[in-house]
Amino acid sequence: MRVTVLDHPLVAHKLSVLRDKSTPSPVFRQLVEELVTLLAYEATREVRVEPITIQTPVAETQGVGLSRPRPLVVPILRAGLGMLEGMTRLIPTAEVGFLGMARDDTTLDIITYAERLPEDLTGRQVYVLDPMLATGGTLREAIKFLYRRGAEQITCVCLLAAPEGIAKLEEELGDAEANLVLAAIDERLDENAYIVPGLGDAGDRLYGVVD
Ligand SMILES: O=P(O)(O)OC[C@H]1O[C@H](OP(=O)(O)OP(=O)(O)O)[C@H](O)[C@@H]1O
Ligand SMILES: O=c1cc[nH]c(=O)[nH]1
Ligand SMILES: [Mg+2]
Repeated sequence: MRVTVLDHPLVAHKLSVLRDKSTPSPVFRQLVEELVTLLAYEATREVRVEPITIQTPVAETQGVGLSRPRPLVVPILRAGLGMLEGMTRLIPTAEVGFLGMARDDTTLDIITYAERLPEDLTGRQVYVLDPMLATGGTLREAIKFLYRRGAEQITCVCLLAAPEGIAKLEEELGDAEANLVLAAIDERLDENAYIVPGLGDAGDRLYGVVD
């Protein structure tokens, strides 16, 4: 797995405001979108393009267009949904599929409660959106699911990761090609498997607390 941490003062600044527990939901949502657009620029560095011929007002020239099949963006509900707008702002013609997954905060088991994706992902480049990579359980399940459907290259876009979660993904994914693009790698997980210092529960901060 190739891990890229975006080293940029604006990313660090926006992330600092996100971490602040006094930042209210509307500001939090706006900052997540802005951060994802910055991360998306790096995450799509290898998006497949093909040559096209275009006519400028002055002359004919060669350019590039996105190849088919188009890239597929997969936000992991709930919290990943807060990243969708920021990602599609950069690649508006991408297709979007959905995975609904929740971590049981006691057992840390992953429950997949919704799925709306093409049956066949053969040859597709897939961008998975989830702000938090904690134990890595959720992303591991999502990546395995997408590879089983035939995805060719998977890039995960996250805001924060714990070293424990990255290590788990690296160990369990073996040679499978996957990229991980992040705003920061934090210190560790706490006893409840929350990222430290982190930003709390991303889903709750975006959309409110659920029981
Ligand atoms: O790496 P892991 O240990 O699996 O934890 C990370 C997952 O936990 C959060 O989702 P959560 O289960 O809270 O669902 P939500 O987005 O609906 O709040 C987060 O958005 C990740 O999907
Ligand atoms: O710190 C964490 C860990 C899991 N899920 C979150 O939203 N935050
Ligand atoms: Mg949550």
